[in-house]
Formats: sequence, C-alpha cells, structure tokens
Amino acid sequence: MLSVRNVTAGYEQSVVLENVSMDVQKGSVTAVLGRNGVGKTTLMKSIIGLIKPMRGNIEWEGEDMTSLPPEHRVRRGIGYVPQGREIFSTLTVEENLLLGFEALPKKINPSHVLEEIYELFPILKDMLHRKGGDLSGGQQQQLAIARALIGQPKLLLLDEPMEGIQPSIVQLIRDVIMKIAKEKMVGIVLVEHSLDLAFSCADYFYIFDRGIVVAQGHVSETSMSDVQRFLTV
Ligand SMILES: Nc1ncnc2c1ncn2[C@@H]1O[C@H](COP(=O)(O)OP(=O)(O)OP(=O)(O)O)[C@@H](O)[C@H]1O
Repeated sequence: MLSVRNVTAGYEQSVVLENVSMDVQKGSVTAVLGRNGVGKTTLMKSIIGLIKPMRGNIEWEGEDMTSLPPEHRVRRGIGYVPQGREIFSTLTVEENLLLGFEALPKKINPSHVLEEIYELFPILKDMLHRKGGDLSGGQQQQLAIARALIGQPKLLLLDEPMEGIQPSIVQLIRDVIMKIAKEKMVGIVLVEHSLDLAFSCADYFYIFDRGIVVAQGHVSETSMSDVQRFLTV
C-alpha cells in the first residue's frame, strides 16, 4: 500500500538517503532502524511530504504522491507523529485532541472517536483540562499519538515514539501500536533505536546505514544476532 521506490533525498547540497526502496503493508508494523544520523527522520519527512525527493517516487494506494503537499497526504489517510512529541503546550489535553478532528469530515461523531481514544490511553481522560506542557514526557507522547489517531489514519508514521520514556509507558505505547495495526488494519512505520523493542512488536524491518538500506526482512525469520552489527556503534 505504501511503496517507496529508489528515493534519493536530502537537504540543499547534502544527499542523506540514497536509492531507498521500502514497502509498508496494511495491518503490519514496519520498523526502521539505524544508528544516529543515518537518515531515518529524513525518510519519514519524505513520506509525509516535508522533503521532496531529488529522485525516485513514493506511491500510496497505487497513486504517485511524490509531488503532493503534506496536507493532501494527511487527507489521503497518512498520519505523522514527529520525533519530540509536538503537542501544543499551552492548550489543554482536550483542546489538543479536538485539533485532531480538523481534517475529518463533519459527519464523524467526536464523542464516539474520543471514547475509543480514552480506551487506548486512559490517562488522557483523567487529564483533559491540564495543559499539554504540564504533562510528563510519556503522557505527551500518548497525547501526540492520540491526536494522530483521531484523524483515522490508514498509515501512521511514528518517529521514535518510545524515546526517553519510562518502561511502563513504553509497554503501553508498544501494545497500542500492535493493537491498531492488527485490529484497525493500519500500516505503521516505527522509527526505533532499540533492536529488542523493534523486534518485539514489528512484522518487518529495514536497517539503514549512512542513507542506504543495509538489511531488511521479516522479523519472524531473522535472528537479532545477525543484524546487531549494523546497529552497534
Ligand atoms: N534540516 C536539515 N538540514 C541539513 N541537514 C540535515 C537537516 N536535518 C537533518 N540533517 C542531516 O541529515 C542527516 C540525517 O539526519 P536524520 O535526522 O534523518 O537522521 P536519523 O537517522 O533520524 O537520526 P537520529 O537517530 O539521531 O534521529 C544527518 O547528518 C543530519 O545532520
């Protein structure tokens, strides 16, 4: 359903990704792994349209969307949670969540959607009137993912959602990722540093090194020891 084909991308004069190809299927989690600075975020930005590839193309449900601006990609069902939990810190949790409805058709019933969100992230219901900036890092991350889910994405791009978060919340976020992939048939691209964590929830993986794919495959058919060397510094 998402097909990244021979994409070369970067910034001004510097090429970061070189000839990258990747497929993401509905109902599955695809982990993107690699050391710092290898181009994982650049790949996410290329998929959502914040960076235009220098070469190659990106197809989504059979349509070439390489030249579409980000807002059109969002309307076609792609959700993006950037690294660093970009929530609105001066707005309340409830206001942050309501912003997620902006891109949705008016016929959607917000209370029904919100009940589903509170089932996934119960803490948000308890904190509706608290300012986003007063939440802990883990709570902010839950809010950021919740807001993206309100847009009912068919593909969700998560850039290191578990970075710097306490283990119990990591577990919760990991469980939500697997649940929405399997129960809602969402395709998920998960950027993750930890091989253990990625392999505990992903179906497929791609490992990057200096802008190229150096390993890829099914998690169930790959032993971690075979790919560890691409990730150790
Ligand atoms: N806006 C920018 N302008 C120029 N170079 C950039 C820009 N953003 C990132 N880079 C460079 O592109 C390269 C890849 O960065 P990117 O953020 O995609 O890597 P990453 O794999 O996501 O890293 P990390 O794991 O640390 O988040 C790095 O060398 C980085 O310095």
